[in-house]
Parts: sequence; structure tokens; C-alpha cells
Amino acid sequence: MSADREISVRVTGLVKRFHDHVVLDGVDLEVPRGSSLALIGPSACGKTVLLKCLLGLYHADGGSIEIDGQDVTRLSRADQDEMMKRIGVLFQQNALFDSMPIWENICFRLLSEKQLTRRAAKDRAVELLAQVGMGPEVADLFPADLSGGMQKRVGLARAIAGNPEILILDDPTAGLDPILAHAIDRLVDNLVAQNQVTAIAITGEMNNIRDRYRRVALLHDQKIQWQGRTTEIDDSHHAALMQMVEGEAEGPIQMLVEA
Ligand SMILES: Nc1ncnc2c1ncn2[C@@H]1O[C@H](COP(=O)(O)OP(=O)(O)OP(=O)(O)O)[C@@H](O)[C@H]1O
Repeated sequence: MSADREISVRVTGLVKRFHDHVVLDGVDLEVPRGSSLALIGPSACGKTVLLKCLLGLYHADGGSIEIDGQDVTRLSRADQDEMMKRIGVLFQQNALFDSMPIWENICFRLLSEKQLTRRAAKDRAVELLAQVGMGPEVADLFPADLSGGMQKRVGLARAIAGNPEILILDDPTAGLDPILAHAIDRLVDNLVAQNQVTAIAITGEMNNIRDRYRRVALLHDQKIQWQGRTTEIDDSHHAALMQMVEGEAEGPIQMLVEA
């Protein structure tokens, strides 16, 4: 496999602005295939905007976003839609449809694209529920019947329903108690390890970040200021990253960049 084939997502010089508000200005990011990346940074630094650019939900004002070597910013709408089928997304609020049973929520895309009959979709939903540690009895329930942690699992089941090559997660463990958060982390970890999925997650949860992700990228001041393997992060780097994410002094950044 060539070095380039090993990069699943490559962002180069990405610019995104809203009128005269420049949110991203020269973002460079590389995520190897089958790796998990934590995207961290202070509040309102543009993490969600970056992920929405990756998903084609926001149009980039400059730079490129390559997925498997293909610049998605230059694809036709139809080709971009095709590419997006290879990406599964877990939104922060899970974005489940209240009026649909869980099985239909999980297979929503497969049903709307007529990839499966309703009967096959329900069977598939039950399989996916098992993958996220839930029983078949959940299939006929509605989102309102489930706790926040269970909804998160269902959201994850939906994100993986189309066997995505890339999984994008917006703060997957926000608001969950530590035990549930750990369970979601383990599920994502298993997906990455077993299926060579590339996972990119925004996270504000810095505790144990070195155990939870293989890579970290710090977004601040419109750019990625530091990216690397979590094994490169020693305790002082970790403390510096924590300070940055909490919006404290900028000094530690220099230490990371120069390390
Ligand atoms: N559609 C939009 N129109 C105008 N400004 C936007 C839009 N979307 C995001 N922004 C602005 O872009 C900036 C970055 O927002 P974003 O939601 O990406 O931050 P974030 O890093 O995800 O923050 P948090 O960690 O607090 O969720 C904010 O100033 C926000 O107001």
C-alpha cells in the first residue's frame, strides 16, 4: 500500500468564513486509515464547522478535502452524495426521529435509498442493535422510551448501518456518566480495530484522551496548532492541551509546537 493510500482523510489549507468572520484559515489535517482522531480545541474555535466541511454540509471557501485521495470539494453534487454514503455520522443530539420506531431510525438511510425492504431493514436493525450491546426488544420502541445513553447507542447503530469507512462523531460521550461514556468509547474502538474504520471525533472530554484515541489534533486560532499520536503526549503535553481546551493561557501551545 502506498503512503497516500494509507491516508483516509487529508485536509489542506482549508478556509471557511461566514461573511467577514473567518472561522478556519489554513487548516491542515491528516488522518490515517483505521485510526481514531480526537479533534479538540476551545469553545467556538470551529470544530463543528470543520466536521461540517468534511461532510459537505458547508462549502469550503478555499483549500481541499481529500477522502481516499479524491478532493470532495471539487466533486459534482451527485458524486459528493455518493462519497458521503461512505461516511457515518453520530450527531451530538443523536438526531433521532421521535415519530419513528428505533429500527426505522437505525435503517432510515437504507430504507430511503431503497437498499433494503422493510423486513430486511428490521432484521439489519436488530443485528446493529446487538453490535451496540442492545437486545431485539428495543427495535419496536420509540426514542422517547430510551435513556440518553441508550439513544446514543442507537445513534451509533444508525451511524454504522451503511458499513461506513469513516465515522464522524460530534462529542459522542458529552453528558454521559463515566460508565456509559466508557461503553461508547469501547464500541467506537472496536469498530475502528475490527473494520479498519477511520474515526474522527470532536471531544471536550480530555480525561483519559490518551487511552481513548490514537491521534489528537488541536484546533485553535483558525488552524490546527498541533497534531500527533497520543503516544507522543507526555503528562506535561497533556496538561498543556487541557489548558488550551479550557481556554486558558496560550503559552503552552508553543511548547507543543516546538516539541
Ligand atoms: N452557519 C453559521 N453561520 C455563521 N456563523 C457560524 C455558523 N456556524 C458556525 N458559526 C460560527 O463559527 C464559529 C465556530 O463554531 P463551531 O460550532 O464550529 O465551534 P466549536 O468549536 O464546535 O464549539 P463548541 O466546542 O463550543 O461546540 C462560532 O463563532 C460560530 O458562531
